[in-house]
Amino acid sequence: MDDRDRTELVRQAFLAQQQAYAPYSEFLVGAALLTEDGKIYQGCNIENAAYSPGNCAERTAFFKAVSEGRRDFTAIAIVGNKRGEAGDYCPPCGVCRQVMAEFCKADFEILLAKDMENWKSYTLEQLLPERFTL
Ligand SMILES: O=c1ccn([C@H]2C[C@H](O)[C@@H](CO)O2)c(=O)[nH]1
Ligand SMILES: [Zn+2]
Repeated sequence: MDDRDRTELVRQAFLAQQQAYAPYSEFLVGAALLTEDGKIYQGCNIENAAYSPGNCAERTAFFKAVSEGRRDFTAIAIVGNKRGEAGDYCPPCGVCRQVMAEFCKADFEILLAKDMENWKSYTLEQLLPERFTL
């Protein structure tokens, strides 16, 4: 993946963030998940008055894609910030890392962006070494 692809994936994550439903935490997250053939699945966090039914942006994107038959993922871009505040890097939570481990190889790319110009890139191996699998 080149930097033009990364720019587009980050842009899609910011678009996804606009749909975030987070009235309780006010923390707005967007994700954009890329498949091998270039299709992008967006996801946002979706909270709930009962709290525990809430879902992260990353898993929203994964579950949308998997439920439509996709399992061939190459990269995900993630953005997040408190409503009204500047963005900072938003690393995926442990549960989302485990979901990535279910469907992705060690070199799956995880892009964390705080704005359109500043991002950091990790592999799944870096963010979840010694992964549990069956
Ligand atoms: O990587 C993360 C971390 C948190 N959240 C969501 C869950 C909750 O709605 C809010 C605050 O934790 O942010 C995500 O979507 N992804
Ligand atoms: Zn998560």
